[in-house]
Amino acid sequence: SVLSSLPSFQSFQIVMLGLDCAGKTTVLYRLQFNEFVNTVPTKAFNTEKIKVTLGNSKTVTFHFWDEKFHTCHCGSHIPDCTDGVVFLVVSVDIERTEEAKTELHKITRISENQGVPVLIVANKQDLRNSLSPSEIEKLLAMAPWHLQPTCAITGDGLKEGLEKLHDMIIKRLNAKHPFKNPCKRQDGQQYLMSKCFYLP
Ligand SMILES: Nc1nc2c(ncn2[C@@H]2O[C@H](COP(=O)(O)OP(=O)(O)OP(=O)(O)O)[C@@H](O)[C@H]2O)c(=O)[nH]1
Ligand SMILES: [Mg+2]
Repeated sequence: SVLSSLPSFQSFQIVMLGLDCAGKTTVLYRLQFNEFVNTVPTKAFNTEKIKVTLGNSKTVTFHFWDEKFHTCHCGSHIPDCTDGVVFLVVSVDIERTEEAKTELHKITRISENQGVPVLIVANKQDLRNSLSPSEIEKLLAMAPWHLQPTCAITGDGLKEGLEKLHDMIIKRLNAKHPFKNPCKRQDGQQYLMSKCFYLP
């Protein structure tokens, strides 16, 4: 159909956050190259536009921003044109879970204010002593948000997580009138056009 030829218009700005060593850059390059890429700690940020085919064979472009984690960043603000946030935690890092929880709660408070959906990713599920998703959910006390278990090395769980985030983004955009809330992003024209065609 005409509509099914349009998904290439759909592009979403995704900010990836999480403590250092959570696996943000590994996720980014796993998605981009469909293979494991060995990373070094990020100095400033990485950004990539990546086409992802979701479960219903719809191809969606995610423009990821993988930023060096700054505590101050989380206390302030998520860029206005952010469509979704991916927050990574390490599934084994009990000592750092408290720190991750504090940052995650700051982020979700801000994102709730801005109405931006958050996907929580429990990464490194391949490690022998990793906690189960429900144990991590309990530790993080993040009831309303979806928690996705993943392994960025193999890519397990990443597509499922993005599918869930995509659903949340579409729900939010469809709740808004596209022309009442124009977005001031650089590709604003395309964004407004794409908003007319968001499918449930
Ligand atoms: N076992 C295992 N290791 C992982 C996984 N994901 C990432 N790693 C490893 O964790 C280390 C840190 O990964 P990065 O992707 O660089 O982490 P980051 O969140 O980008 O870290 P910063 O750039 O410092 O903020 C690397 O050695 C990765 O290979 C995973 O799912 N399982
Ligand atoms: Mg990194």
